[in-house]
Amino acid sequence: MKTALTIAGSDSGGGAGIQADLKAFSANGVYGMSVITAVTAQNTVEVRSVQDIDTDIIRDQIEAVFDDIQVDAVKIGMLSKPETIEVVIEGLKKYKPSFIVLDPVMVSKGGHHLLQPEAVEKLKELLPLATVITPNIPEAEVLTGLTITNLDDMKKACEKIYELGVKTVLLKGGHLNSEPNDLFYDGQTFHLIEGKRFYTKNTHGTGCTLSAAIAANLAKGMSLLDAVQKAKCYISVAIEHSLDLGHGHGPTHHFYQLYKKELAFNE
Ligand SMILES: Nc1ncnc2c1ncn2[C@@H]1O[C@H](COP(=O)(O)OP(=O)(O)OP(=O)(O)O)[C@@H](O)[C@H]1O
Ligand SMILES: Cc1ncc(CO)c(N)n1
Repeated sequence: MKTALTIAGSDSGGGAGIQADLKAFSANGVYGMSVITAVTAQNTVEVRSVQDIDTDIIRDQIEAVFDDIQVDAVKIGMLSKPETIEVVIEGLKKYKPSFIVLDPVMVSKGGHHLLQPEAVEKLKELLPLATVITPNIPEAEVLTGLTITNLDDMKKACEKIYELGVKTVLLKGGHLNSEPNDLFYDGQTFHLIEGKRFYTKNTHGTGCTLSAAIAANLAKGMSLLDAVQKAKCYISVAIEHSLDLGHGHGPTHHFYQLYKKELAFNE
């Protein structure tokens, strides 16, 4: 069986972070493993508190996994602070996994900083190691200093992020008022990854789910563009059937059967 590893934060509410990633890995048919960088006390409404995990045990988790088990793809989510980013960079340089999907998680839907603002410069050092980076609009604005309000702006931001040394960029358009179309850029060609908006408040963990599904697809041997397109299909179904749990933004629904039907319909 193919495998994927998530290096990310834990969400006690189960909708984002490590929990979303492991659910998405399972639903997409790969064996999931985890390196926990931070524990958040979180639900569908808010992040109440965060405890960063000591860098020694982050390093130990990375080494315990890679020393023993084949890792076919890595997904990176919440990294919290510069020291955490540094230890993750060291681990990736040591074990050189074939595929790295970097979700540059910065702020939760409720406005809680999941990455210290002063860690953004350190995060940029991780970019050259990534196969693909998957920023949302606000994250791309932080990385580029640009204001992004339409497709033209998205193109400029992709080019600017590409110049930071990353191999490919998937800029998610979910935060714009238009259809949730994402833009994929490999340094030469733009591909519009089209979506249809579902009018639901239950969008907790959508970014985590998308990036984990991309990692799972890469682990299974898909080409990058195919992995992105199929993951977009997965997240669309997961949002369409998202769950009305809790009092805030409910989670996406990781239900393989629903996704399978949609994929078969599209092919
Ligand atoms: N209401 C929606 N209907 C359909 N697709 C959506 C909707 N909102 C977002 N998407 C899509 O979901 C994916 C995740 O994008 P989004 O911009 O929400 O990520 P994010 O902000 O990083 O999420 P989070 O921080 O909650 O994990 C993208 O492909 C985006 O286009
Ligand atoms: C742990 C964690 N990672 C990522 C996100 C972004 O959705 C979140 N809310 N919580």
